[in-house]
Amino acid sequence: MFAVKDLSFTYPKNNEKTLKGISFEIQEGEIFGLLGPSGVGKSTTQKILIKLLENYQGEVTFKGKDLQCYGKEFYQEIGVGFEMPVHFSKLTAEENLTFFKKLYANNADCDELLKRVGLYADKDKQVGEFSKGMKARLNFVRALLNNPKVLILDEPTNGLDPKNARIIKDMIREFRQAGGTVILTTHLMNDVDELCNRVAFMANGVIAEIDSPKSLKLKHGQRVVEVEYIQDSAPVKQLFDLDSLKNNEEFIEIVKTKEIITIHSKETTLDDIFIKVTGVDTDE
Ligand SMILES: Nc1ncnc2c1ncn2[C@@H]1O[C@H](COP(=O)(O)OP(=O)(O)OP(=O)(O)O)[C@@H](O)[C@H]1O
Repeated sequence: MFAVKDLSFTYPKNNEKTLKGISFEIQEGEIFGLLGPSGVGKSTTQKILIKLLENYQGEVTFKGKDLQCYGKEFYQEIGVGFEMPVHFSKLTAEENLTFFKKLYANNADCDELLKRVGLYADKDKQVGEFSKGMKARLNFVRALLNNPKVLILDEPTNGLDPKNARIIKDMIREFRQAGGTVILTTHLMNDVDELCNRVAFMANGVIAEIDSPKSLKLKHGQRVVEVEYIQDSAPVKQLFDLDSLKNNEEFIEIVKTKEIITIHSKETTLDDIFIKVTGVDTDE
């Protein structure tokens, strides 16, 4: 869908490049996570992909054609949900959606979407009276207004309680199942684990790692099993190599004869990988 090659970008007032030659491809029908520490250039990359920032170096193509060749028709296929929702606060939710709908040739069923995200009963309320989470849900509905083929989402579950976050994540998954492509930026590695087919970790203006979450976990994880058991009335922990487990006499003997407290394969998490490849903690 998108192919990005050697993309570099410097903001006019900055001396240093924000993007220092990044390359990646986003396949049709995948949920692609663009991850990395705050300020690394994720939103900048998204803004280039949606033609909000020009004057970049390198090549960006959409469906095989240079992005710069596209005019306004490009936006008919793209749904964008920025992190900071921009709505008309004096207008109601429905009036906001009606306004934005007029920009597009193709329209989704707004009532259905409002019902799905739990905002139908509030559709006649002024958006200025909405909570942060309600604005985030309305923002997501807005991204789907034109029945897009590509969704570009920046922190779509930010400010949402677990129930509403679940609804949005289900809708993102359903969008993909219906053939849509999603480019997702988030700091929530659990969301990434649940949703993304592939992820790119950005660090210092370049892409440090790009692969499926599963492959990254295998690559960065320890292939070991930790067994915790009772030995002489006290708990003991022991590590065993996962790949040779079935022939490991000592492991088999422990499982057969000891009281086992826990057994865990010591897979790494995306949080661990984030810290390892970007050098920054996800909480920072
Ligand atoms: N309009 C701008 N003018 C100058 N510098 C900018 C501008 N917008 C962003 N930057 C700088 O570019 C860098 C990358 O910003 P960007 O918003 O792309 O980061 P990000 O990875 O999306 O961060 P976050 O996770 O906090 O949203 C930062 O150093 C930021 O200060």
